[in-house]
Amino acid sequence: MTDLSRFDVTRYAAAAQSIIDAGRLLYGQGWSPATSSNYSARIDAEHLAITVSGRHKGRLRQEDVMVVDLDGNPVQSHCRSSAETLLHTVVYRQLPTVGAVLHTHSVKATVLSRLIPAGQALTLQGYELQKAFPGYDSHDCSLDIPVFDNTQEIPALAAETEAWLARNPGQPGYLIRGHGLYTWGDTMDDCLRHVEAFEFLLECELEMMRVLR
Ligand SMILES: CSC[C@@H](O)[C@@H](O)C(=O)COP(=O)(O)O
Ligand SMILES: [Zn+2]
Repeated sequence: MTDLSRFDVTRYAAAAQSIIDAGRLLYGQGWSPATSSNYSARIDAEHLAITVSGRHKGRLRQEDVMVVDLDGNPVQSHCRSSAETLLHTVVYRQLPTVGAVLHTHSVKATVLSRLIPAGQALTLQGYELQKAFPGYDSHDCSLDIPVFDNTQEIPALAAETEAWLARNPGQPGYLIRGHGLYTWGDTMDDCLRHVEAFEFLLECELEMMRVLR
């Protein structure tokens, strides 16, 4: 357990509250069922608040949100942070303006990610709502959302996503096959908007597949 660094307790409390509120909203939408999903919010340049592993995301309390450093080491906590902590820390390390990362397990993200052939991305194009993502200012923009194969080897997946992010720093998120969505934003509100936009766009894609089948 790292206890070398100090963080501002007031900033931790604000970050934890934003995570608690996000969990209530995302669970309420059915996008974080059972104990799935994990959420984080930046405290400062070296620390983030992140959900403790295995907690119910619709009923989070402050003790369900702990602090880790940007290598994923716990800071002043004996709890185990999310099993997927490294998938969060790579985003904060690669993108210094990011203030929040959300991982959800919706039915649409789970099903659609299984329908995309291996090695292919989900290409979003022609949707007005793509403009919910920063840098995408027209429905004509093409947004390639990668689908990484699911694995229980999180360090390997973290390395894969880190390499992809280094090549694609403007991308708003990615899917993990049969698993769910990761997305991020400069603030928790931005990040929640991205989850909502993804859910809408994934539903459109599934509907298009149904109609065109
Ligand atoms: C309840 S199964 C889902 C987990 O395996 C995992 O994918 C997940 O999203 C939550 O893991 P957690 O360790 O609670 O952050
Ligand atoms: Zn998960």
